[in-house]
Amino acid sequence: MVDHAIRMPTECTPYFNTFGLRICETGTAGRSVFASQPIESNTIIEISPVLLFNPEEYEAHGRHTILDSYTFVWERNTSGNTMALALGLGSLFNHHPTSANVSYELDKTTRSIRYRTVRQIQKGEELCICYGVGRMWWESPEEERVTTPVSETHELSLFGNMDLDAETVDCLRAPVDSSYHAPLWRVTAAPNPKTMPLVTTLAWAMDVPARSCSQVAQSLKMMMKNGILRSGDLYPWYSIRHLRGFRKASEVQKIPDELTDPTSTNLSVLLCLEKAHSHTELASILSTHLDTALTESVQLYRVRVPTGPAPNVERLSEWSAVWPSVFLPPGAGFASKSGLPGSDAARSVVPVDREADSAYWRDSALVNRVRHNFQRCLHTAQKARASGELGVGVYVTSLDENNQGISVDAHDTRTSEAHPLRHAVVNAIRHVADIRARSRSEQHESVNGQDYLLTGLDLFITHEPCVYCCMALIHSRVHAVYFLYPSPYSGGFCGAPANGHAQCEGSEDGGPFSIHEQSGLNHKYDVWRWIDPNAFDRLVDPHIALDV
Ligand SMILES: C[S@@+](CC[C@H](N)C(=O)[O-])C[C@H]1O[C@@H](n2cnc3c(N)ncnc32)[C@H](O)[C@@H]1O
Repeated sequence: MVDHAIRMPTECTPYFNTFGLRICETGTAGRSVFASQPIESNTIIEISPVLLFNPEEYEAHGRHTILDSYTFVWERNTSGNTMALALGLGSLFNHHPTSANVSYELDKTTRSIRYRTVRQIQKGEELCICYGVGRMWWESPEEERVTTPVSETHELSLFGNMDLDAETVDCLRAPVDSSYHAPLWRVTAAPNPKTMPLVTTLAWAMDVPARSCSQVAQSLKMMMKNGILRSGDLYPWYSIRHLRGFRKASEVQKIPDELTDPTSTNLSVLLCLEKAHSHTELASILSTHLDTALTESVQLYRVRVPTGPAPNVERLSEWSAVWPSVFLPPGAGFASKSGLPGSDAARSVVPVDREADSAYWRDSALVNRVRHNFQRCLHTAQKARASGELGVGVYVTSLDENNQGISVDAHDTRTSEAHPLRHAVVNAIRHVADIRARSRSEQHESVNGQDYLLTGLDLFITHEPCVYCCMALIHSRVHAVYFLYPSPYSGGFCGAPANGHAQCEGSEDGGPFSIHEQSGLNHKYDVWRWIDPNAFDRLVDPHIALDV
């Protein structure tokens, strides 16, 4: 996998391009395109003319050559597909499955393909497009992601390798609606149902005659209920509740030889995940607790199954191709009974809906209010910096019309107060608390939890807050947080480096902390990042270490 390397490699092929794009060796993924200077978001950086191959010509020749790694479907026809090869830089963009920073549009009238940045690009960054979802042809099958449109089409030898057809490719995380780019991006670790990779694991199964399947199901259910068979409710570790119990044995591929027995009339019954019991353990459990008269023989084998539920109904068939699955909306029967937090794939968070988010930010009045509030934070930060403080500014209000009389500016005062905890966010919370405490004592109101510090209020800040401040915001019950600059090594939303990279760079999703949406804490809030901070005057240093 290619990460967005920020340092441009030294071994580069000369290439002349208005935006200073370079073709350089990556070391692991062949050559790729790199930016030798910063590039604005939404910039067309390359228009590549394409060379077209008719279906017969491609079938007979092209697909048997190296071209097959460079061509993509240009037009689908019932008789076969017209394939295209991008000239110019087009064929040198590498693939990034989750956070491509370049999108593309096919222009059939001019027989060309346009490449456009989907976010601000830094000097030295690798520019990647997304070839499609799922395992790519150069990735080994051992990698856990399995059969998806791209690998399927490749394996079935129907199309060439890169399937850039706009209808099938949808794995860019940034908004790709070419007519509208929402300026705000929800920072979340919630899976994107459209692009979430299908992850699989191994499970134990055995064949039973179709006539005894209901009795076998009853017996297995009892074993699970009595804790003899580790399965069912132990979510997410051993749960197979998102999977159907039976499949026609003739459709089952037994691991490791992946053989099927197309003549079998039996059913294959799913027993438990492979990690739940060893072969010996499971064989002993079944021979003790299962009426062996129900089965011809207890012969266990492994099958591949999806590790978690399908993210939406549309993708259920993809999941069911691996093992018949059910679709359960988040929270429907998937909560952990033990109360222990689930793994990422298993978290019962509502999957992010990027289209709905984008539609929300089409309201220009709302965007202008956000812009105005950021401007205010920047001026506060600038003033703070001029007086010798850290240049971090905060503004607390409410984005909807009712700001409850709260309009509070605050900045960092760690320097002047010689106090390590006087962060801008904490100072803002203190100011709001003072105002609310005063108004309560004037009105003799009681506090019942409905009016708790920042309840119903939004906090705007120049820099992504640190972990300490993100926690303070949970405690204060803030409604939403908006920030301009990510804090790659100290932020509490997405700034903690994962695999050596700050997750928030380039408006990617929440990183390992994602403090605002941790299950188990008593409050969650929305976090929005303004995608292109260059839309504002740079009044402060965007790179400040904010941690304590
Ligand atoms: C369209 S070409 C891209 C340019 C290519 N890297 C080169 O040096 O000519 C597609 C090929 O690049 C490689 N490639 C692209 N993205 C990759 C990735 N994320 N990881 C590894 N290899 C990748 C694969 O070998 C693939 O067949």
